[in-house]
Amino acid sequence: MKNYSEDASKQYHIQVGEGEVGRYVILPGDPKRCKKIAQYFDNPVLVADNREYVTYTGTLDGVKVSVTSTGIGGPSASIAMEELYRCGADTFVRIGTCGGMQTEVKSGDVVIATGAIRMEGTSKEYAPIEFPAVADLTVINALVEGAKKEGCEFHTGVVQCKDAFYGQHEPETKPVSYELMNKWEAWKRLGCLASEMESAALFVVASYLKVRVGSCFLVMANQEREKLGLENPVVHDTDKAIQVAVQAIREMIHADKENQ
Ligand SMILES: O=P(O)(O)O[C@H]1O[C@H](CO)[C@@H](O)[C@H]1O
Ligand SMILES: O=c1cc[nH]c(=O)[nH]1
Repeated sequence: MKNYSEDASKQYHIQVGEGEVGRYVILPGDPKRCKKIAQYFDNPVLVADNREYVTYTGTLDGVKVSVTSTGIGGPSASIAMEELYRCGADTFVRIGTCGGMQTEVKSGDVVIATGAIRMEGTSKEYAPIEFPAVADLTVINALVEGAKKEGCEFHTGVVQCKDAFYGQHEPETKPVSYELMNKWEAWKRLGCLASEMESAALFVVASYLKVRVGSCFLVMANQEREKLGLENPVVHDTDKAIQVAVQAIREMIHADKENQ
């Protein structure tokens, strides 16, 4: 494929070259979360900082690992995954924020996605809509193990992905409110745990690339609890979810060594 990068040894958007990332990569949405995550690595080095893509590489238990931000939404997340794959990555853990949908999914809890509803555009350019967006079982299990070790309140299940943040939060103001509100009600009745924006695209792109991916999220708040007048503080501290993601990477490093 043609490389649009001025420096042909680097991927166009992430500005990372082959071998500059580990096979294990943590994927936050927010570029500012990268430094925080890199602090859990040994000897972290800033590899690149281009557009929404910030990359650090270091080691965990002696194995090369990286963190690259994806920015918001499926389009930029799919670019990050494709380009990181070309640099040598094959195992991805997204760590993000989400909004709870079931009343038991409370602010401060962690959600681990087993699958994602494809109410976004990017995944449709990779696979017909009948194809499910599912996380890799090894990554899911590592995240569950990580959440148990970190002692956090966590939930596993389906999350919903969309492209419009304000379509989730103010659906009644949108010209297509009839569709947004009716679908949201269906997702709720189907037990969907939370809403975020990148997992569906990442899960489908990972199926296409034949790489492993999973996601975990901090629940920032829950609009359904708000509607019912239940306690619903807004929390911003992503540390616990980051620790779950880092621990999951460690679990996979050890399991992969044993399985070699
Ligand atoms: O906190 P991050 O990882 O960005 O994830 C969530 O936050 C953003 C919306 O505020 C979207 O990217 C959504 O998926
Ligand atoms: O409610 C929320 C919180 C974070 N990210 C989302 O997409 N929705």
